[in-house]
Amino acid sequence: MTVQLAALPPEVRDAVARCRTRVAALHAELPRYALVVWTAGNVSERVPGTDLFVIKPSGVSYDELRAATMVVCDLDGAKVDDGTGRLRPSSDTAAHAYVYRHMPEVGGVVHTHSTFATAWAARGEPIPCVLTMMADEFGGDIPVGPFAVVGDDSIGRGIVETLRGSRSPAVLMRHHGPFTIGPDARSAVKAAVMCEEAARTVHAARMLGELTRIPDAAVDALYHRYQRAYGQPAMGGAA
Ligand SMILES: O=C(CO)[C@@H](O)[C@H](O)COP(=O)(O)O
Repeated sequence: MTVQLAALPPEVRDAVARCRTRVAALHAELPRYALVVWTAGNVSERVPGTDLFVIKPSGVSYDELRAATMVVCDLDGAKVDDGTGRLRPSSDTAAHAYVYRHMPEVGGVVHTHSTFATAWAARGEPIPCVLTMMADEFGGDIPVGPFAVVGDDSIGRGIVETLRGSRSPAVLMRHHGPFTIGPDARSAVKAAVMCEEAARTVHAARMLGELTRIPDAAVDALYHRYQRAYGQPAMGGAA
């Protein structure tokens, strides 16, 4: 039976509303950072404390996205009765749902076809960790996942099988493009931005000549520093 959003407890409805607002706003970052053309990208976020997530409606232009049009799905990827009428969720809903079911630590998923990361995906080649910003954000190379056709669990399975053993929050799905994950949607969007920047810069470097990876020990040191000390302490955290 289809879940009725209006029948859920008020605290759940409030959590869904806040998530819808965040996800709608984050979609503006995709064209802002030139990660998409037309509508070729999507963002989702798990609704904390529930078995629901919020995702972009398929094919809707980014400047038309509103919190009220964000589609609410269960963890099987089925749309709930969420008040969006006939709006269908993203083409990649099954992939996002699979990640949420199999990686409980993941709170946000993003998919784009950003040019340079997608070019590396077309070649099926991992982006080598030759930059300190890659060590910071990805903890090593950006891996390649298997070729899989949209529409069932195969893309999601490829994302999980590739990222489960990796520190990277980004995977280049072969012949398709990047998918990124994070503890929330904003972190996954950041990973998508940084993935495209790494893809572009490493491509330019490789045109200039041979590349050498940063030694593993230095990658570990850079990664742990960045993940623990970059930016400002969390609210209420130690200064
Ligand atoms: O890559 C694909 C389809 O293969 C999708 O990512 C679309 O490019 C965006 O689809 P919607 O999220 O608008 O359904």
